[in-house]
Amino acid sequence: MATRKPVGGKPAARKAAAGKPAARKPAARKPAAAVPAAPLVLSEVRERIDGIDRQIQGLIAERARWAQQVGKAKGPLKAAVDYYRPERESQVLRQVLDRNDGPLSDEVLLRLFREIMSACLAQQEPLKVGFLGPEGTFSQQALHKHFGHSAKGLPLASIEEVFQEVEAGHADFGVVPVENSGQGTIQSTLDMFLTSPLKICGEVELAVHQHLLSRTGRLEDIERVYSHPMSLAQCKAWLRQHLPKAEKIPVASNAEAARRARTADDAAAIAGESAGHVYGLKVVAGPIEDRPDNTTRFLVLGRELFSPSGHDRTSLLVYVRDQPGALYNVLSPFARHGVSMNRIESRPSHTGRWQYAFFIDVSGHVQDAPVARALSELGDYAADVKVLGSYPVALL
Ligand SMILES: O=C(O)C(=O)C[C@]1(C(=O)O)C=C[C@@H](O)C=C1
Repeated sequence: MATRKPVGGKPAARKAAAGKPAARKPAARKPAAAVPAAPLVLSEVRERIDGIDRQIQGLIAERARWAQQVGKAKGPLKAAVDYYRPERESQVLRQVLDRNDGPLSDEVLLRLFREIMSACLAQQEPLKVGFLGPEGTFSQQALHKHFGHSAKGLPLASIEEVFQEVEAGHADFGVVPVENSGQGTIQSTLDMFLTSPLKICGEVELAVHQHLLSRTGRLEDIERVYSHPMSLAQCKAWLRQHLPKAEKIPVASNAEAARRARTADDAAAIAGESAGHVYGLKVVAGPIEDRPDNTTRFLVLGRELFSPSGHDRTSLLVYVRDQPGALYNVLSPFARHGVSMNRIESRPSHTGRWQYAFFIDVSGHVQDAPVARALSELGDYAADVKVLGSYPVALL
């Protein structure tokens, strides 16, 4: 059983939540005045662009030097991971979005500033981030969305291995899928938290667009379709309509599917377009997911809790006592302290037969007073409470 309520995802809601008007700022505030109304000759326009590029480059270099100063101000730290501050990154990016008056979209600006911060941080040493490999998976796309391309991605064979490598300190962080908007929770990911000491220190939401990829690029050649079971399920209606007779073969990841599709003309993979580039496959059709708003949520795993960003979510693992009203007692402290619950999911707790643990997501950080008060009351009712993490709510 799982229910989920998104918080602060939409730009309008985000701005309203930050106490700012949801509407865009008036046109008079736009830097449009700098662009002349009458068309200029091409060479003049390019001259302007060259001048702006010089300024941008100078400012990026200056920012990088200040980021080095921030690094020094943090004192002599051992590794790149010690310089990383997800809460600060989230604040920087929220300011970028709040300032955006166009013409570039929020997504584009977010990507550009994410890359600038990623490069600034990598001046110390690039972060090492484990992900469900091989190259070309949606997990790798989520990694790039969250950490930028200056982080060093470590492709790993399974979700378990991502946990292991972060626990062992071979990776600074890990990125694992946890739920899909249409297919629900990836229970094997949640179950890892029953025994893992790792903390959740971020979340990423990724729009997932599936493509049918093959060596020849021709639909009529295809007799077998490889993909991760989740991706096969996301494209069920499309496959029923276009490839009703083809064999559907579940494999460990979409990129693994692409790797197999490379070996025969009658095989195809369902995967992201980037997997097609990595494995040299042609796009037969796409996007082919049944729901156009298909989105996967990923968790960022680390070894420590970070400070509040001001727009956070807390994930808890709560073991209830086997007694009447137990779940009611566990949930009521959140209601009493005005903490909204975004998600609740029960899983066998592995502590005894018919014993359940509840994965609960609430708005706010454990250091925020209402969450801290609710947690201290919760301790009186629950058999055990584990804080899995308090982390910035995903941006876009
Ligand atoms: O503000 C900091 O703490 C920095 O280290 C600077 C900076 C940035 O480039 O803005 C870089 C890396 C951190 O993860 C957060 C922010």
